Amino acid sequence: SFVSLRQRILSAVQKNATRGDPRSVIRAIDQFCSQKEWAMNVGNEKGCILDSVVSEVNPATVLELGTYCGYSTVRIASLLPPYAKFITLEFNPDFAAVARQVIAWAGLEDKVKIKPCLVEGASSDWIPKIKEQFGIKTFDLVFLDHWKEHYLSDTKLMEECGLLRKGSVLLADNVICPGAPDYVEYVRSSPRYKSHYFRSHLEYTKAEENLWYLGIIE
Ligand SMILES: O=C(NCCCCCn1ccnc1)c1cc(-c2ccc(F)cc2)cc(O)c1O
Ligand SMILES: [Mg+2]
Repeated sequence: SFVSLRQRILSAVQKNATRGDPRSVIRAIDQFCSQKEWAMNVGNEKGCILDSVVSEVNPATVLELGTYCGYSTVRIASLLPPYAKFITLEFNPDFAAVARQVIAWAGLEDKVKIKPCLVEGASSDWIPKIKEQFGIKTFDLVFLDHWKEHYLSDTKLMEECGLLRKGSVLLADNVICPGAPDYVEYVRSSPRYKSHYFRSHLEYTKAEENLWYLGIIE
Protein backbone atom coordinates (compact mmCIF):
# COMPACT_ATOMS: atom_id res chain seq x y z
CA SER A 1 0.00 0.00 0.00
CA PHE A 2 1.10 3.58 -0.56
CA VAL A 3 3.39 4.98 2.15
CA SER A 4 3.24 8.76 2.42
CA LEU A 5 6.36 10.95 2.55
CA ARG A 6 5.63 11.84 6.18
CA GLN A 7 5.52 8.11 7.02
CA ARG A 8 8.83 7.56 5.21
CA ILE A 9 10.36 10.40 7.23
CA LEU A 10 9.08 8.82 10.47
CA SER A 11 10.47 5.41 9.42
CA ALA A 12 13.87 6.99 8.70
CA VAL A 13 13.86 8.46 12.23
CA GLN A 14 12.86 5.16 13.86
CA LYS A 15 15.47 3.29 11.82
CA ASN A 16 18.43 5.68 12.04
CA ALA A 17 18.00 7.84 15.15
CA THR A 18 18.65 6.89 18.78
CA ARG A 19 15.61 7.11 21.07
CA GLY A 20 15.95 10.07 23.44
CA ASP A 21 18.63 11.76 21.35
CA PRO A 22 17.19 14.86 19.65
CA ARG A 23 20.34 15.58 17.64
CA SER A 24 20.25 12.10 16.08
CA VAL A 25 16.57 12.67 15.13
CA ILE A 26 17.49 15.96 13.40
CA ARG A 27 20.43 14.29 11.63
CA ALA A 28 18.28 11.36 10.46
CA ILE A 29 15.65 13.68 8.93
CA ASP A 30 18.27 15.90 7.26
CA GLN A 31 20.10 12.86 5.81
CA PHE A 32 16.82 11.43 4.48
CA CYS A 33 15.69 14.74 2.95
CA SER A 34 19.05 15.61 1.40
CA GLN A 35 19.86 12.12 0.11
CA LYS A 36 16.45 10.54 -0.59
CA GLU A 37 13.48 12.93 -0.84
CA TRP A 38 13.07 16.68 -0.39
CA ALA A 39 10.59 17.73 2.31
CA MET A 40 9.65 21.13 3.73
CA ASN A 41 11.51 20.92 7.06
CA VAL A 42 13.33 24.11 7.96
CA GLY A 43 16.53 22.11 7.40
CA ASN A 44 19.99 22.29 8.96
CA GLU A 45 21.27 25.58 7.53
CA LYS A 46 18.24 27.63 8.60
CA GLY A 47 17.95 25.30 11.61
CA CYS A 48 21.30 26.52 12.95
CA ILE A 49 20.05 30.12 12.67
CA LEU A 50 16.84 29.09 14.47
CA ASP A 51 18.96 27.45 17.20
CA SER A 52 20.98 30.65 17.70
CA VAL A 53 17.83 32.79 17.98
CA VAL A 54 16.25 30.33 20.48
CA SER A 55 19.44 30.28 22.54
CA GLU A 56 19.69 34.08 22.50
CA VAL A 57 16.03 34.69 23.40
CA ASN A 58 16.08 31.80 25.93
CA PRO A 59 12.26 31.91 25.90
CA ALA A 60 9.96 30.84 28.73
CA THR A 61 7.03 30.72 26.28
CA VAL A 62 7.22 29.65 22.61
CA LEU A 63 4.57 29.30 19.90
CA GLU A 64 5.33 27.47 16.65
CA LEU A 65 2.85 27.80 13.78
CA GLY A 66 3.20 24.84 11.45
CA THR A 67 4.57 21.65 13.04
CA TYR A 68 4.73 19.48 9.89
CA CYS A 69 6.83 16.42 10.95
CA GLY A 70 8.19 18.06 14.09
CA TYR A 71 11.72 18.77 12.82
CA SER A 72 11.86 22.41 14.00
CA THR A 73 9.80 21.43 17.05
CA VAL A 74 12.57 19.04 18.12
CA ARG A 75 15.26 21.65 17.41
CA ILE A 76 13.48 24.27 19.53
CA ALA A 77 12.36 21.96 22.36
CA SER A 78 15.88 20.56 22.81
CA LEU A 79 17.16 24.07 23.61
CA LEU A 80 14.44 25.18 26.06
CA PRO A 81 14.84 25.49 29.82
CA PRO A 82 12.80 22.91 31.81
CA TYR A 83 10.17 25.43 32.95
CA ALA A 84 9.46 26.65 29.41
CA LYS A 85 5.98 26.32 27.85
CA PHE A 86 6.09 25.38 24.17
CA ILE A 87 2.96 25.12 21.98
CA THR A 88 3.08 24.02 18.37
CA LEU A 89 0.07 24.28 16.10
CA GLU A 90 -0.60 21.89 13.25
CA PHE A 91 -3.92 22.01 11.41
CA ASN A 92 -3.18 18.91 9.34
CA PRO A 93 -4.03 15.85 11.49
CA ASP A 94 -1.81 13.55 9.43
CA PHE A 95 1.22 15.82 9.97
CA ALA A 96 0.36 16.16 13.67
CA ALA A 97 0.22 12.37 14.06
CA VAL A 98 3.72 11.94 12.59
CA ALA A 99 5.09 14.92 14.55
CA ARG A 100 3.89 13.41 17.84
CA GLN A 101 5.87 10.25 17.12
CA VAL A 102 8.99 12.13 15.98
CA ILE A 103 8.88 14.31 19.12
CA ALA A 104 8.37 11.20 21.29
CA TRP A 105 11.32 9.42 19.59
CA ALA A 106 13.46 12.43 20.55
CA GLY A 107 12.23 12.04 24.14
CA LEU A 108 10.77 15.55 24.18
CA GLU A 109 7.05 14.74 24.51
CA ASP A 110 6.90 16.34 27.98
CA LYS A 111 8.30 19.65 26.70
CA VAL A 112 5.91 20.24 23.82
CA LYS A 113 2.15 20.57 23.52
CA ILE A 114 0.84 19.88 20.03
CA LYS A 115 -2.39 21.83 19.69
CA PRO A 116 -5.26 19.57 18.59
CA CYS A 117 -6.12 19.85 14.93
CA LEU A 118 -8.61 22.56 14.23
CA VAL A 119 -10.47 23.29 11.05
CA GLU A 120 -8.34 25.20 8.54
CA GLY A 121 -8.80 28.95 8.76
CA ALA A 122 -10.10 28.75 12.34
CA SER A 123 -7.06 30.67 13.55
CA SER A 124 -9.33 33.49 14.71
CA ASP A 125 -10.79 31.32 17.45
CA TRP A 126 -7.72 29.47 18.68
CA ILE A 127 -5.68 32.57 19.68
CA PRO A 128 -7.81 33.66 22.67
CA LYS A 129 -8.13 29.99 23.66
CA ILE A 130 -4.36 29.66 23.98
CA LYS A 131 -4.37 32.23 26.77
CA GLU A 132 -6.94 30.40 28.88
CA GLN A 133 -6.04 26.83 27.88
CA PHE A 134 -2.33 27.08 28.57
CA GLY A 135 -2.18 29.92 31.10
CA ILE A 136 0.12 31.90 28.85
CA LYS A 137 0.09 35.70 29.00
CA THR A 138 2.49 36.53 26.16
CA PHE A 139 4.93 34.64 23.93
CA ASP A 140 8.63 35.40 24.14
CA LEU A 141 9.23 33.71 20.78
CA VAL A 142 6.96 32.80 17.84
CA PHE A 143 8.24 30.70 14.91
CA LEU A 144 6.06 31.16 11.81
CA ASP A 145 6.27 28.27 9.37
CA HIS A 146 2.65 27.56 8.42
CA TRP A 147 0.52 28.84 5.52
CA LYS A 148 2.51 31.78 4.15
CA GLU A 149 -0.67 33.73 3.41
CA HIS A 150 -1.60 33.56 7.12
CA TYR A 151 1.64 35.09 8.49
CA LEU A 152 0.26 38.63 8.44
CA SER A 153 -3.30 37.89 9.60
CA ASP A 154 -2.10 35.64 12.43
CA THR A 155 0.52 38.18 13.55
CA LYS A 156 -2.18 40.89 13.67
CA LEU A 157 -4.45 38.48 15.54
CA MET A 158 -1.77 37.71 18.14
CA GLU A 159 -1.30 41.47 18.58
CA GLU A 160 -5.01 42.08 19.02
CA CYS A 161 -5.26 39.29 21.60
CA GLY A 162 -2.36 40.69 23.60
CA LEU A 163 -0.20 37.60 23.07
CA LEU A 164 2.82 39.70 22.08
CA ARG A 165 4.72 42.25 24.17
CA LYS A 166 7.66 44.63 23.84
CA GLY A 167 10.66 42.32 23.45
CA SER A 168 8.73 39.45 21.86
CA VAL A 169 10.61 37.97 18.92
CA LEU A 170 8.95 36.54 15.81
CA LEU A 171 11.02 34.45 13.38
CA ALA A 172 9.46 33.67 10.00
CA ASP A 173 10.54 30.98 7.55
CA ASN A 174 10.02 31.17 3.76
CA VAL A 175 9.61 34.92 3.27
CA ILE A 176 11.13 34.44 -0.21
CA CYS A 177 10.00 30.93 -1.21
CA PRO A 178 7.04 30.35 -1.25
CA GLY A 179 7.06 33.93 0.09
CA ALA A 180 5.08 36.20 2.41
CA PRO A 181 5.30 39.60 0.66
CA ASP A 182 2.39 41.26 2.47
CA TYR A 183 3.87 40.25 5.84
CA VAL A 184 7.35 41.60 4.98
CA GLU A 185 5.87 44.82 3.59
CA TYR A 186 3.72 45.36 6.69
CA VAL A 187 6.39 44.69 9.32
CA ARG A 188 9.05 46.70 7.48
CA SER A 189 6.84 49.79 7.34
CA SER A 190 5.56 49.53 10.93
CA PRO A 191 7.32 51.53 13.71
CA ARG A 192 6.36 48.77 16.16
CA TYR A 193 8.94 46.36 14.84
CA LYS A 194 12.69 46.23 14.39
CA SER A 195 13.22 43.67 11.67
CA HIS A 196 16.15 42.15 9.84
CA TYR A 197 16.83 38.97 7.95
CA PHE A 198 19.37 36.15 8.06
CA ARG A 199 20.51 35.13 4.60
CA SER A 200 20.33 31.40 4.02
CA HIS A 201 19.02 28.87 1.51
CA LEU A 202 15.81 26.93 0.96
CA GLU A 203 16.12 23.64 2.84
CA TYR A 204 18.27 21.03 1.05
CA THR A 205 18.77 23.30 -1.99
CA LYS A 206 20.99 26.15 -3.20
CA ALA A 207 18.04 28.51 -3.72
CA GLU A 208 18.26 31.80 -1.83
CA GLU A 209 16.04 32.05 1.25
CA ASN A 210 15.94 34.31 4.29
CA LEU A 211 14.81 33.83 7.86
CA TRP A 212 13.00 37.01 8.80
CA TYR A 213 13.70 38.20 12.36
CA LEU A 214 11.19 40.56 13.92
CA GLY A 215 11.69 42.22 17.28
CA ILE A 216 8.75 44.07 18.84
CA ILE A 217 10.00 47.39 20.17
CA GLU A 218 6.82 49.24 21.15
O1 LIG B 1 4.07 25.56 2.73
C1 LIG B 1 4.96 25.45 3.53
N1 LIG B 1 4.72 25.31 4.84
C2 LIG B 1 3.32 25.27 5.34
C3 LIG B 1 2.69 23.88 5.10
C4 LIG B 1 1.22 23.87 5.42
C5 LIG B 1 1.00 24.20 6.88
C6 LIG B 1 -0.40 23.82 7.32
N2 LIG B 1 -0.57 24.45 8.60
C7 LIG B 1 -0.01 24.06 9.76
C8 LIG B 1 -0.44 24.95 10.72
N3 LIG B 1 -1.24 25.85 10.12
C9 LIG B 1 -1.32 25.53 8.84
C10 LIG B 1 6.40 25.43 3.06
C11 LIG B 1 6.64 25.24 1.68
C12 LIG B 1 7.96 25.20 1.20
C13 LIG B 1 8.21 25.00 -0.24
C14 LIG B 1 9.29 25.65 -0.86
C15 LIG B 1 9.54 25.47 -2.23
C16 LIG B 1 8.70 24.64 -2.97
F1 LIG B 1 8.94 24.45 -4.29
C17 LIG B 1 7.62 24.00 -2.36
C18 LIG B 1 7.38 24.18 -1.01
C19 LIG B 1 9.04 25.33 2.08
C20 LIG B 1 8.79 25.52 3.44
O2 LIG B 1 9.84 25.65 4.32
C21 LIG B 1 7.49 25.58 3.93
O3 LIG B 1 7.32 25.80 5.27
MG1 LIG C 1 9.17 26.44 6.13
